[in-house]
Amino acid sequence: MSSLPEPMARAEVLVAAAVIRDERGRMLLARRPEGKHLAGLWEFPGGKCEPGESPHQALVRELHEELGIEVDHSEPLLSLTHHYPGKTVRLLIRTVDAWHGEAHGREGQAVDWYSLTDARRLPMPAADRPMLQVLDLQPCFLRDPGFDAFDSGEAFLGDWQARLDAGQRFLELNADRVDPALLESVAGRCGELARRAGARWLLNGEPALAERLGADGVCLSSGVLNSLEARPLPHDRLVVVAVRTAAELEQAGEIDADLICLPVEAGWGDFEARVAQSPLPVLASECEDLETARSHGAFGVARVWKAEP
Ligand SMILES: Nc1nc2c([nH]c(=O)n2[C@@H]2O[C@H](COP(=O)(O)OP(=O)(O)OP(=O)(O)O)[C@@H](O)[C@H]2O)c(=O)[nH]1
Ligand SMILES: [Mg+2]
Repeated sequence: MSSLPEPMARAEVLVAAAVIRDERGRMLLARRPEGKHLAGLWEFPGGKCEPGESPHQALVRELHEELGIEVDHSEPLLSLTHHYPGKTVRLLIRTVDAWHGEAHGREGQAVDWYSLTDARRLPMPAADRPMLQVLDLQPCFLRDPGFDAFDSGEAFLGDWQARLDAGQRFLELNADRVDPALLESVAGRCGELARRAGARWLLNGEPALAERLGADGVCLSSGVLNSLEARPLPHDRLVVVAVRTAAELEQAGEIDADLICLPVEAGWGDFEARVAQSPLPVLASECEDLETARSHGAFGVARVWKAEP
């Protein structure tokens, strides 16, 4: 059952913005003109949805007005809600994967193409930072059912490799109920296999242990989350938090986490309303349907993998 309150009655600006990539994977960013909110910062092009406009329609209009390009197709990528002093912005980020025309700053603003690495060094609106953390992640996070689902460490490693062979690039290793010595040896080899495949793996456990085992980040339960006052790992690692309540969503934002796992407990309508309160991109837990999850505001999906017999 949902323990989230109704969305806050505060005025919220609905903004559609675009991730547009060139053939090298660089993203088109624009510098906000003088005199506007957050002037001088680099942003994803877009703007406010007008009454009655869908996010796609708003993007078509905004990118024509701001960049002189015609959008032929866009689809949802992620959404998040950021509270600026005196202003709440709900960002609906869409991937624009078909467009024509020559992009240029029609309002006199600078526009340029940036790799994700370079974009992370640019001054950008605070709302955009969590987004930059996740844009290079595979949007399907595979969570570990726990060692007790496997006969041995070797059986677990065999399954881990099979997932990598199948193209999985974002995985979790669960430290729960695992003998520390076994965990140490298995985690070392999991990390090695993941590195070779170019995959990222997180430890579900204590942040300090994740760091010591060389994980690419940590996945926190709400119990660990509640004991934290600040982000437990530097920004070159990932901090994913599994939450259920509105208070936990807020706490995840306060410790400056990167990504939320949120269950689809009471249908997609309820899920979407919860995502609308999230300051961070969200993964729909226990879900395999990426397209549906994205159409309800999620960035991706997370599910527990089933041990091969
Ligand atoms: N387009 C865009 N807006 C963003 C981003 N991040 C972010 O916080 N915002 C905020 O979302 C709001 C978007 O409004 P906007 O100024 O682009 O709206 P607009 O194009 O319709 O301009 P206008 O109101 O002058 O007509 C601003 O408050 C802006 O600061 C982003 O990456 N792209
Ligand atoms: Mg704009």
